[in-house]
Amino acid sequence: MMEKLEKASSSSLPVNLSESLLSLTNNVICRIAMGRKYSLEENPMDFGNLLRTLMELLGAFPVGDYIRGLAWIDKIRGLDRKMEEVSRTFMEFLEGVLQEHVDEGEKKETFDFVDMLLRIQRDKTNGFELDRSDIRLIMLDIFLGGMTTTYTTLDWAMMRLMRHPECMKKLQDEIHTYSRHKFYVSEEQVESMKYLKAVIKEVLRLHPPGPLVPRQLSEDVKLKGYDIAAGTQVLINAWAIHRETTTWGPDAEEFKPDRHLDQPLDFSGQDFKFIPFGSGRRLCPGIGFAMALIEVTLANLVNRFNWKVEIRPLRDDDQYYLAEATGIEVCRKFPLFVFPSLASSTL
Ligand code: HEM
Repeated sequence: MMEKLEKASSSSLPVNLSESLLSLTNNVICRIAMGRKYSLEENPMDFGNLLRTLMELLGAFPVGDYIRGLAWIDKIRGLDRKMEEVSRTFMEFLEGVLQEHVDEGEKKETFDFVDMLLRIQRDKTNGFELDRSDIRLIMLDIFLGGMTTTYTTLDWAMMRLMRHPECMKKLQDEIHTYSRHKFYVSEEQVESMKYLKAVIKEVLRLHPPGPLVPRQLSEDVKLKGYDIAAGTQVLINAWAIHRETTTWGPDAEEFKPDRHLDQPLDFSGQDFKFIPFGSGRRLCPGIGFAMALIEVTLANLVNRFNWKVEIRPLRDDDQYYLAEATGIEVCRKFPLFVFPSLASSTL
């Protein structure tokens, strides 16, 4: 990605940064979970689009799930058919990856997440049995849980920083202070970067990629005068909680990373005013991995380049840049087209 951006910096053409970020997270997740890249270019199916469609479908309101008699509405909307099509395409892809791992067997030099699942299946040492469809579903979980969330956070972060040049400058200054190597910022170096972490927290506050955290009540609850029966499905609205003025102040809607500098809020879901990774037993298991990837990627993008967004004179700027797509994850609606130029400190 960095090479592609460096090339672009010497031309006057804009780059689709959203596409590059999706490709990066796709490659990293594939390498970790499946042992190698299954790049967007190499894959015959349009992976980015397929993921987007799946996220939209998962976020759609299935009337029939709530009012059985109206399930025909979902059929007319084509919801069931579209869901079947997308799931089939995904499952065929994952089955192909699984078969590749089985065929390679002992010849394989690397050991990845799929190999680990196959070993559990073969050795039956964990006290439970995994069949092939369980493995496919776990792979899908990692894909859906890890890829678009991480990509979405990076995409919003770059957009917010470009729309707030004062924050971009402050972040660049911090990175230049800590990075010893001109061209590359390492995982070790980002550890000391407090402002970088504050920027990411602020992005996750305003744009939690999973804005609705679902739960099913295990017992009857009385909440603010309402009786809610055990078994009811409830959605915890992290998006609204993160913008609540009574807890975040009158400027809750504004992008102000500095608000996190003095607040020791972490991601473990213990403080219910900030829950981008959920909370409790189902807390996201990918926090450490996601944060490492986001911090290093963002630090390197901001260290190496100065950024300008493409000017769109005929549109209301904020409407364009802040527009959210519909779906179970809140990603940006329109791709981010940018002009990178090499930062003078890295020349
Ligand atoms: C910025 C990045 C990410 C965000 C904001 C995020 C957010 C979330 C949220 C809100 C949940 C639901 C938690 C709950 O119900 O309490 C979740 C679950 C999950 N996440 Fe993440 N996630 C991110 C990255 C990742 C990554 C990188 C992976 C794996 C590589 C991952 C894997 C999962 C899995 C497997 C679950 C389901 C856990 C369960 O149901 O027990 N996530 N994530």
